[in-house]
Amino acid sequence: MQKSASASSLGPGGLDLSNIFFKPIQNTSPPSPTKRHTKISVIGAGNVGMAIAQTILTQDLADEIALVDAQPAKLRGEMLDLQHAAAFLPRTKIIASTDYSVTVGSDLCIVSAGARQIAGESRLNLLQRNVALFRGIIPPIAKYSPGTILMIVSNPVDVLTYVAWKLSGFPSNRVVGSGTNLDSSRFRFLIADHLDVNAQDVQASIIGEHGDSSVALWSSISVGGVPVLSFLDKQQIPYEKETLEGIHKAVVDSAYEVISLKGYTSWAIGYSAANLARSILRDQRKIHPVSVLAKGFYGIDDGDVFLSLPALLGRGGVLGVTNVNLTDEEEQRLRKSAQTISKLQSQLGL
Ligand SMILES: NC(=O)C1=CN([C@@H]2O[C@H](COP(=O)(O)OP(=O)(O)OC[C@H]3O[C@@H](n4cnc5c(N)ncnc54)[C@H](O)[C@@H]3O)[C@@H](O)[C@H]2O)C=CC1
Ligand SMILES: CC(=O)C(=O)O
Repeated sequence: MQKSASASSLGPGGLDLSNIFFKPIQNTSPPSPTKRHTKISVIGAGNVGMAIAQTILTQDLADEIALVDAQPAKLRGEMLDLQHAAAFLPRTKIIASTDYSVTVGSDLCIVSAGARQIAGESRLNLLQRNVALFRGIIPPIAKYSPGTILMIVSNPVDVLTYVAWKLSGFPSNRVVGSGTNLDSSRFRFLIADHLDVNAQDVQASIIGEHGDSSVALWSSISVGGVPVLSFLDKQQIPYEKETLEGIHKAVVDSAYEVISLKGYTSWAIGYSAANLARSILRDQRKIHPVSVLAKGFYGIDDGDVFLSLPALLGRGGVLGVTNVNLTDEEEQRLRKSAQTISKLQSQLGL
């Protein structure tokens, strides 16, 4: 199924046309060693994996995209469908196989394979099924791309990021979960909608579990650089804590609502994962709420728990965790979220 480089230059009937259409220039120097070839692999060509792949393609983030899935026919169909958009996209080699050798030499491997929730089901309910799949997914990725950065998207994303870290043997800076980067976008959208401003001007984060115990950082929200809660206090504008709780609840309920309406979520996570891929591969050193090894930060001491904290991302993966001022209540909620995840992790025996 993999489209090899030579096959791509063969015309109809297997005729090699490359030297007929183009007379090669003699004595060319080899490409500059500073120009890197960027390869991203996406494991799981379902709703989420394909939304991620297509966003990466349209944003010109990779020279090569490798897709892996357990269903060969669906996988080939998805590969061909994307390849057929070549005339409208930046030039990117798209290959696909059920065999992990197709991922060899990846800079970034994004894992979105596995079971997804049905309406009303929690993310944590997927754990046993997806841990079993990860045992067959993570070791071959690590074998073929020992220097890659692993980005986990499959749910429950925090615990599966821990599982991927354990199964890969990679240092923790090279294993990251998409975490609450998506929840934070939903949060920013709802606040922006409330204030009728652009969501990109709303600085707001959700941290902790990507799921029901997530923590909204109200104390550090700003809009266009103006800290919102202290602005309201200074102006003596009253606000109800319930209103704030209501917005956070709407974020938590977002995925359940979309799943009950269309069966799955895909577009927002596609953009979220591509946004993280850009920060990592282009060494943007941007801060994202993503799932990282949280031990030692914000008083979290629940073993090797992974959950979302504001992390600095660059070409080396997770470069650091930002020290945001949390209120006592926010810190308490974060620790509770850590305990929820830690309890699940400890049952895995990894
Ligand atoms: N972290 C986040 O923010 C989000 C996570 N998700 C999660 O992403 C995952 C995928 O969701 P969808 O794409 O909607 O599901 P889907 O059912 O459309 O796709 C899953 C794909 O995984 C493939 N697969 C299953 N086992 C495999 C294996 N061993 N090796 C390779 N491929 C395998 C299936 O063939 C299928 O194509 C779910 O766990 C879902 O909960 C979904 C949305 C957001
Ligand atoms: C499904 C999921 O995790 C989400 O859309 O947030």
